[in-house]
Amino acid sequence: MASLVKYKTTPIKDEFIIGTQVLGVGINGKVVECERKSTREKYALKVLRDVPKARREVELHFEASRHPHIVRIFEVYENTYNDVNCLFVVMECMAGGELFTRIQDRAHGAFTEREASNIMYSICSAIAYLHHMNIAHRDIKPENLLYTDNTPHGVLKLTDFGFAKSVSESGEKPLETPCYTPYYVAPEVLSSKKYDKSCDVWSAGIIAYILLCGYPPFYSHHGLPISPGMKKRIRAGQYNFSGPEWDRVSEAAKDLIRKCLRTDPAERATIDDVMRHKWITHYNKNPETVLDTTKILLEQRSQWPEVEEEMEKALASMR
Ligand SMILES: c1cc2nc(N[C@H]3CCCNC3)c3c(n2n1)NCC3
Repeated sequence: MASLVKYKTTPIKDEFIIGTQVLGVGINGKVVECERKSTREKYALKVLRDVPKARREVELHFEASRHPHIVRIFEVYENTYNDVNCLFVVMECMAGGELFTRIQDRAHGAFTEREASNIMYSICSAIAYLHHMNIAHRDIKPENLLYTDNTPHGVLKLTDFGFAKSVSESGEKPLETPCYTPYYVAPEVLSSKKYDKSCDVWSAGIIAYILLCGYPPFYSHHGLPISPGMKKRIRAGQYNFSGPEWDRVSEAAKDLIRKCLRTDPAERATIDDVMRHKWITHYNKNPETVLDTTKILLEQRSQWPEVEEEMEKALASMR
């Protein structure tokens, strides 16, 4: 497919001052701060080795970056750096930090169910936009959900397309494009419909669960890395809504989470089902019940690296 990206081959240093402070490290490269010389404006710069996987990340992210809840890509430079061909991706600088850091840092801690559904509406709108473009993100997790700035007007956006995939590339069920008589086709080809998109809906379910209670639906009891029991629990979909923090949460919220976390991808909600769900469509009518999320996020702050690691492993097992 022809590339929509216009790769600049002039030296990026002609137009930008590249900062030394590393803002974050992604799967395909690191993110540093940079400043446009002509305007003094700050941007985030992702440096990638110029390999096919990096090109795919940039092309899919660039195609998607018009959406209001997906991080904007402004320019991409193709420069040689220390004799290595690199891509320099200039993005809007998400200075507001990660989703759950912002929630746990709330001063008075009054985070409500309605705010949680508002956040989910933004995330699910971005996923719907991607899925309608036949792009599966496949790495939707807390550290890839960032705010533009620290003000109340900060906008939440999805970033990091390092695992994104064009679904048509993964071979959706071939019969949708009948080019041969079906009775010759082998049964496993019929059921070869890939479920790349469905792992994005699973991620949305996990994010919603954590927003409503402050901890993930799966966790290893002794704070050890992903235990075999935990792996079994994820596969068996063994989570629950027990505990006093869930008593105040609406049935609609729990219903949506159940539909997103179905273990069998064939039974899991599609993003269109999610966008039609009343907890999402009527996000501004959901109860303004104050949740325990802020308090529990703070209490469990030390276990957060394990949560991220467990989510990463669960996603890796679905890709
Ligand atoms: C745009 C993209 C981006 N990525 C960032 N960090 C990445 C690092 C890898 C995991 N996902 C987030 C950061 C940013 N930005 N801004 N600003 C502060 C940290």
